[in-house]
Amino acid sequence: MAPAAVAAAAFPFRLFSDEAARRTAKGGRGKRGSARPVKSPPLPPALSSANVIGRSATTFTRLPLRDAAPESAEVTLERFPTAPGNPERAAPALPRGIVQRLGVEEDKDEEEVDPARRGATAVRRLHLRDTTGGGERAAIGQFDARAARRGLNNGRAISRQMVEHPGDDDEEEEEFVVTRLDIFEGSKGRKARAVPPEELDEDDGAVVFDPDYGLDSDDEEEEEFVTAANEWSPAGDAIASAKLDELEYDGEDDDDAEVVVYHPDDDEEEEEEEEVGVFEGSANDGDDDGEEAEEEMKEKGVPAVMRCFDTARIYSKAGDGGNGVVAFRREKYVPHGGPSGGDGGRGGNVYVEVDGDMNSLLPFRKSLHYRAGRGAHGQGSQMAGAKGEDVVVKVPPGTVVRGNAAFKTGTNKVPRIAEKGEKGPEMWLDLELKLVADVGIVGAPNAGKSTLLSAISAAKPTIANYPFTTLLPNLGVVSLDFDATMVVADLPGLLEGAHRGYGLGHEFLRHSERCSVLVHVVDGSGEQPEYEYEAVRLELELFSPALVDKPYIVVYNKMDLPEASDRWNSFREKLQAQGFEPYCTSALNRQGTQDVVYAAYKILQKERQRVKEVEEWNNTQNLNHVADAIKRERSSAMNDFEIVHDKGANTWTVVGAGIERFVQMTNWDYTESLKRFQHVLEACGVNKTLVKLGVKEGDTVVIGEMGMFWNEEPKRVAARTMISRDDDAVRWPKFS
Ligand SMILES: Nc1nc2c(ncn2[C@@H]2O[C@H](COP(=O)(O)OP(=O)(O)OP(=O)(O)O)[C@@H](O)[C@H]2O)c(=O)[nH]1
Ligand SMILES: [Mg+2]
Repeated sequence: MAPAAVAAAAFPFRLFSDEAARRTAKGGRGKRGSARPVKSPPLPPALSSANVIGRSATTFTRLPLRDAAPESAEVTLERFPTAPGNPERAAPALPRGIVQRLGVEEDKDEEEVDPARRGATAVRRLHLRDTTGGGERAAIGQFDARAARRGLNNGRAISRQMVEHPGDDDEEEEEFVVTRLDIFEGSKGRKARAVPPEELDEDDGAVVFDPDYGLDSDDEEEEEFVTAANEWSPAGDAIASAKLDELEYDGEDDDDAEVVVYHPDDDEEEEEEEEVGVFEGSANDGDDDGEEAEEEMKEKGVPAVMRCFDTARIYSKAGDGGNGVVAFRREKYVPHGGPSGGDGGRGGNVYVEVDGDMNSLLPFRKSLHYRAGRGAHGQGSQMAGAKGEDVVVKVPPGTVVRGNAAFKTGTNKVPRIAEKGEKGPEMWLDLELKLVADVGIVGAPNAGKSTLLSAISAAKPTIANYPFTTLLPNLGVVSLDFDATMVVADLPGLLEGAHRGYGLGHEFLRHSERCSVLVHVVDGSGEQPEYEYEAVRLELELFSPALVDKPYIVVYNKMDLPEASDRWNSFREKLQAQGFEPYCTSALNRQGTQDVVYAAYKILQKERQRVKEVEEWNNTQNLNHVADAIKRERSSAMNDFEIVHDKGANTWTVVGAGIERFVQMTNWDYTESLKRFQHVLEACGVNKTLVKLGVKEGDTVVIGEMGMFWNEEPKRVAARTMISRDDDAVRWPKFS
């Protein structure tokens, strides 16, 4: 998703420094030429949100809005007052309704605002909402801004924001985005910066994901980000939203640090409204799942719960390794103490584990970030750091895992100094559930499929006297003998038109494609059992010819009911005429069910061999390819690299997993490291290649996150000057 998509999606507001707004108000030029004067006609008593986001508004109480002319729909987020008597501390999160709108009276100048409020520090706990571009679901995040006090924070983050995108469920693009926004006190005023995932550590509990946001620029001057803030009324309506676009505080005085939200473009109103509708739906999420499901069903014909039961995408990151440490023994009576540094602890692993109790990937709709713990740093006295905590991702049987990682790591076989811990590989894993069933029970809704499964196995599917009781396939293990078992899946009911997506069952037909045997249950008490039987067969055929070709058993069920037993003979004759011998059962009373089990098993044995070849997915089930990919990356040679030349910037970028990993793992705090690094550059041919390509004195050479100046010295060709590409990076020393 491109940043523009987000912007267009819903958030036509911009956050502004108060200074900028004030300048605009005075006729000067603000940071944004489009900012409107803050001093404007008074607000209507209750600012209709139509002015803002096209919703009926009642409650702009928590985030007071001010000075917004209805036609311009310009609003201001007022800061919350500080705690009385302590102007330096932000007030605790204010309950709704406490803060009042400022500037309601006509002509009341901003400057005349109650001074008690002017010591305001910031907005705290502003709930954020955002969507992925056009996504169906919105996200909840939190905006926790605190007073920024120059000097005190010393360049540290002073504010933090997380935006989470629980994403579009079914398709395209990244599904989840979590953005952390830090606001820094810099030499030229405050800057906001969204932190890319690499810079988060395990404690952050949030993952930044969305490379397209363009957030990872190192240039603070130009830092741009698109993030959305939304406030909610107690009723759950979104009442204000904001796009934070180049949030920049340039006020000299902290008291001026204020956020102004305005509506830059009325044309966007329509689009916005749509999005707000989305928000509303999401607000109900949780307490009104049914409604949501219905909404989604209208759209796609199938509840979301079914559309995503068998696919999921999760983010996983192995823990970073702990740093090693160099130490030397210094003891009174030990004249030459040896090295005594300890190794850093291994980062935790992320495991995928099969959990037989699960039968869908639905849990991954909610939780999808799995990050293993970081290894502890080594210590002196040979004390190794503790291992990072492992994380286990539980998946149902039959889940195929595919990783789409771009590993950022390479290899390191170089003698140890004190290395930095290796970064744990991170990746998005695509999970797909492929039901591992030998036998699939198919049939019309309410025929008794689940009842049959419960009769022949220990499974306890929900059984009820209405169609579509079963929404997700249930699996049961049927044991005939200690070494004779089969897995039986009870699939959701099939309706006429299922192959075209009517009803629910078609979602599962592709799963029945993997079964070796089908058991077709017919409701004997139905009006026309033969018709029902034919209709289901037709659906199977229309969906996939491979399905009708599967061996199957017909089970005429509910024989305990007179209307069923009355018609049994005619049904049986009709099928016999087609060369078929149906079974009859009362699944409810467990009569006739064992015969069905044996018949199915007999066919299964014959089919098993053939099925092995047919089910190509069986082979892809090997999860090792994920591990293999990591291994391959890790063993990539250091001398396997490419060099890219950016003429305009006089920059040479060395790209290679091995050498980049080396850079990442080197602890530049040690002077030894630099020497070693130069040896490596020499040894693996980077220097030679650069010279061959025509590198010149003063050119920049970039490897991984490291930048250097090329420095021709007659005697030591490899001499380098380290520079830092990123002021915030800790690992680059400044050598001169
Ligand atoms: N009398 C009688 N009722 C049965 C029998 N088998 C199932 N039923 C009843 O039929 C109704 C539907 O049974 P289920 O097993 O839920 O049917 P299903 O085919 O799984 O239905 P869906 O999941 O909705 O497709 C329930 O009320 C069962 O008690 C039977 O052999 N005799
Ligand atoms: Mg059922």
